[in-house]
Amino acid sequence: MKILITGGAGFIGGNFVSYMIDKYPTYEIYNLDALTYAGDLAKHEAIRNYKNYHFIKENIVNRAAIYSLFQQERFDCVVHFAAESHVDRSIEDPEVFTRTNVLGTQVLLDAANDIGIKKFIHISTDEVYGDLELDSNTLFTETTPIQPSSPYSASKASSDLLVHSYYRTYHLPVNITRCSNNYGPYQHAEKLIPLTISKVLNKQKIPVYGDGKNVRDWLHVYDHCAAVDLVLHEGVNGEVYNIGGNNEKSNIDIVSSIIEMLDGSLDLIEYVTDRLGHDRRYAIDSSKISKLGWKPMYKFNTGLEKTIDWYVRNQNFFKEKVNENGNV
Ligand SMILES: Cc1cn([C@H]2C[C@H](O)[C@@H](COP(=O)(O)OP(=O)(O)O[C@H]3O[C@H](C)C(=O)[C@H](O)[C@H]3O)O2)c(=O)[nH]c1=O
Repeated sequence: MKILITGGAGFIGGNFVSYMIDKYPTYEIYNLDALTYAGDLAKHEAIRNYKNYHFIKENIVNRAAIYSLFQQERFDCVVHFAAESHVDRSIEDPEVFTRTNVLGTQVLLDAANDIGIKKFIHISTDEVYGDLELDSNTLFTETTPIQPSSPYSASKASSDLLVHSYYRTYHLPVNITRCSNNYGPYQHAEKLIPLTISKVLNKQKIPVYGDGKNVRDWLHVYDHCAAVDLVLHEGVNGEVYNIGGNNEKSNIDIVSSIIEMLDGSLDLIEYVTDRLGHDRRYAIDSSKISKLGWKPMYKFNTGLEKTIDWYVRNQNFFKEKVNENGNV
């Protein structure tokens, strides 16, 4: 089996590359990544010389290069993680989000369609559904209407629609997965959990947007990898699968827990101006993928403790990503 993993130098894609190399020594794994600010190959130092691991530095928007790669390698499957992923950046500079997330996805779909593949998995996000009321019991299901709030989530929703259209029009064997907020090793310091850990370790103020009561559903990245693996092997073509941790937490609770676990001071918390268009609550119903046999293995407290421990032991990871003032 020859699998192309796009965005394999990023956080989730990178963990997925390691997971696949570990679990399937007979598969040929191709990691394609543009190595933007969010990409980092240090995480694959241990597998760099494996015979079944191949790295290609390329941008998915480069149609000629992507076509020639597909012609040459004739992949069986594509697992597409490559994306601009940070909501705050999309508010500052939306264009690259449309270019990478929408046009880049289209290039991959065209190239995959051109050679004919067994599976194309598009890794998407629960943010395409918009947000929920804080005090409701409602969850996002796969049939919840798409109603993205940010330029980032709009670009992901657009690419989801494109992927679905290639299934309907060309019968490309696709799946779309929509995950909730991931946490775990190798996440970029711009995201809430590593950002908070880095700030506490350096005794710097932690910016909490708005009233801090926004809720996210936290999913350990290893649980996410297992879910994508399952969809790769068992997913029914054309279907969308939600993947959530069943772990709703407010931002202020997350920040306070991290401070407590690191013996820091609550005085580090600084409420700052809210994110524009800030989604209030995400909560996801994962019962469809549960029926395929998946459930999250990580209990949040244990997962968070292990994650903090990893960042404490790997503070070098922050070095190139955070300046001396603690800013990304
Ligand atoms: C960086 C930062 C964030 N926040 C708040 C904003 C959010 O309510 C929450 C998490 O923010 P973060 O930017 O880490 O993640 P989301 O905006 O929820 O989006 C993430 O999870 C989804 C599923 C994806 O699809 C995105 O790609 C991924 O970035 O903490 C703060 O209060 N302060 C901060 O400094």
